[in-house]
Amino acid sequence: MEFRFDVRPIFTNQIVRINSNLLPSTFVGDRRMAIDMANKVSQIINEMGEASAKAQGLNKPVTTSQKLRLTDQMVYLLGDNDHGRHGAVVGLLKVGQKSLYVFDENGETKMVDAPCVLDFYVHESRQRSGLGKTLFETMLREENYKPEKLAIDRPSDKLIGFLRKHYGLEKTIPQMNNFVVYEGFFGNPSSDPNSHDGRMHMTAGPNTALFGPQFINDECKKRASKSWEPQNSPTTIPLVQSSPVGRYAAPRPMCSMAEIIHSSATAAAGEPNREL
Ligand SMILES: CC(=O)SCCNC(=O)CCNC(=O)[C@H](O)C(C)(C)COP(=O)(O)OP(=O)(O)OC[C@H]1O[C@@H](n2cnc3c(N)ncnc32)[C@H](O)[C@@H]1OP(=O)(O)O
Repeated sequence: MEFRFDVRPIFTNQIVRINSNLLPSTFVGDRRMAIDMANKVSQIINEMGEASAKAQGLNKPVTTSQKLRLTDQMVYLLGDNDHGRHGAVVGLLKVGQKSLYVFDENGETKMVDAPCVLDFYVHESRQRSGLGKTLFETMLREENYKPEKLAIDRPSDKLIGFLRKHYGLEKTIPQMNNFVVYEGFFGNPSSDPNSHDGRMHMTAGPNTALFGPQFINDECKKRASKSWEPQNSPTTIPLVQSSPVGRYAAPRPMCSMAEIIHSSATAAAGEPNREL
């Protein structure tokens, strides 16, 4: 894509990384130069964002300079300084961290802070010539991301093919949202005993509605701290059980009316131990 102005000063490297200040991370210059450069980068991002949306059949762009200003996301731009008199911009890739609720391989809900691929576009005249791979590889290196750890926001068929071809990503873990995650997304759980691993106890019951989901590890820790309680005691019923049929099979909280009607001793047999 060509612009009225010369894009070559922006592309001191073939690929430049832009953050919310709309300046390439390699930028050196005074205030006036910074304002001029940010204006040009802003136009590039807006036009490339428009082109990307059009290529994906979206009503409005996912990437605009205005949105980038308000986030800590990163845009990678790929330039071609040998094109014409002013050079050209041929690719855009936007990534960033997002907090997502995702299902793991067992259908358990997890809250994760995941690196996400949010927008990706190579100009039509340059697709399928390896430029997308060059752009993606640079992003992985700069951000220190692993392909299988990325969540992909509504990938197009072309991007699905791209990820399969270059990174062998094929098997997805079904999700309820627009994000696609691949096998390998959930690596080894954290070895830090104080950190929760993101697994949530979510049910349709009132406890979740009132207090929100709870981290499973937090419950496990609470139980572990009751050292006087034998771990294999028949009355020790785990608050959270991993169930073969997923989160809907999680134990429901005891109804207080049921507690009044029935003695608490008998109720405990089939319900979670809420004393914990
Ligand atoms: C989260 C999101 O951003 S989803 C939206 C992704 N973006 C789009 O769909 C916009 C239109 N597509 C594009 O801009 C580009 O095709 C990209 C960014 C997906 C890939 O960039 P490219 O420069 O074409 O990638 P690169 O040349 O490195 O790799 C080519 C591979 O990508 C896939 N691919 C690229 N173009 C196509 C296409 N037209 N049809 C099918 N697969 C394609 C194929 O796997 C291809 O390998 P192949 O040619 O051996 O079949």
